[in-house]
Amino acid sequence: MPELSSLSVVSPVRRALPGAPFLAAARGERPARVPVWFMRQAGRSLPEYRALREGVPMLDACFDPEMLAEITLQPVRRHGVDAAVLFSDIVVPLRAAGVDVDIVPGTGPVMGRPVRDVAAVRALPVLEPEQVAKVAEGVGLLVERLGETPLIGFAGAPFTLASYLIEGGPSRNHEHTKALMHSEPKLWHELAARLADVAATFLHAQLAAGADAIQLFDSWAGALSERDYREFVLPHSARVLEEVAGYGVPRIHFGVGTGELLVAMRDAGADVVGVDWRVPLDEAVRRLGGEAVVQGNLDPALLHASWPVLEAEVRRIVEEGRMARGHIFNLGHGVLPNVDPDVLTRVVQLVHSL
Ligand SMILES: Cc1c2[nH]c(c1CCC(=O)O)Cc1[nH]c(c(CCC(=O)O)c1C)Cc1[nH]c(c(CCC(=O)O)c1C)Cc1[nH]c(c(C)c1CCC(=O)O)C2
Repeated sequence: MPELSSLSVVSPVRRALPGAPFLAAARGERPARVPVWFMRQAGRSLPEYRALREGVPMLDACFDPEMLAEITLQPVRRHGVDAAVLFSDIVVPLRAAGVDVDIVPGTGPVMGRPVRDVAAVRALPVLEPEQVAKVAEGVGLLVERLGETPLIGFAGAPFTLASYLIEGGPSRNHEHTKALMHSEPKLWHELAARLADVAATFLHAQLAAGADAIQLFDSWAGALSERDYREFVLPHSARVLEEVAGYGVPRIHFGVGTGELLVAMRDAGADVVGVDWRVPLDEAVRRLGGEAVVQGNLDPALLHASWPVLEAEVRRIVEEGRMARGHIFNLGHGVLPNVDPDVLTRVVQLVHSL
């Protein structure tokens, strides 16, 4: 196992991007306009994505530098968003390490077999940096092609990754995960620590190749109580965020249903806290003590509402975001596959006009 400390911070010739509103807002400055990007902006909402992916399995696309670069660029060209997010997936580093996982369209990650005992945990392979070299190569292509648009790299956080491994696939209640967490805490912490290593190694690869920011997705953390989050999850997510602090780039930490966890997720080491649609941004800022940089938080479902309804929501969110030290406009979760992409473009134009 490569000692994570051996993955020393390799500061590449990172693009300066002095005028990038996304980076300015992430640093808590007030750029001339509110920056906007969308989680899952690349994907099935775009006809050009569907055309390019025709007949190409998802995970094959994630290890093809030219393809992952092109898919990442598609929403930037189409919508004029203020940041690109690497087209990848949270299970990419697991697949790269040799874990038997696939992505089933319309379902998500499915494991060959669940990980529920000490033998399975200890059989998990270590991720070697060279196993994600193709992803790093894609990042390199993007850094050349993105011009002034920052690139956000990402990884899945230990809890969300652990849930897929332990449950064997997507789960509504994470019952096996929570049962193991509480019944076998030593085994839980061993698994979570291994997954923190995987996430950190994956982020190192993206940052060393030139990514300008990162987002740690703990999408399913909202299933936890604050007590359980702080005891079983925070230390491992904190280690991931600490591991990449040396690059000096903004670190965004996001989960769904995390209204009760916002302070804890910030305490894990986030520079920017992602907020889902359930907590108004001004209330999130209050809970975070008033001096926070926040990202969000339009309800993705409202992209299907009439324009007057959607326009009013966007205006409300931008207004609430003015209470924060910095605000990056986003959805409160990812773009849904059957959204009209022209609506996303119109939202970008509206946010930029406010
Ligand atoms: C929980 C999670 C996963 N993967 C990810 C998360 C955290 C983000 C979130 O919470 O939405 C990370 C992820 N995965 C993907 C993105 C988009 C990146 C980008 O916009 O460039 C992101 C940010 C590509 C993808 N990852 C996946 C798709 C759909 C696969 C396809 O296009 O056929 C995409 C575009 C597959 C996937 N992968 C996962 C799920 C639940 C699914 C099913 C999604 C669905 O089918 O609606 C696991």
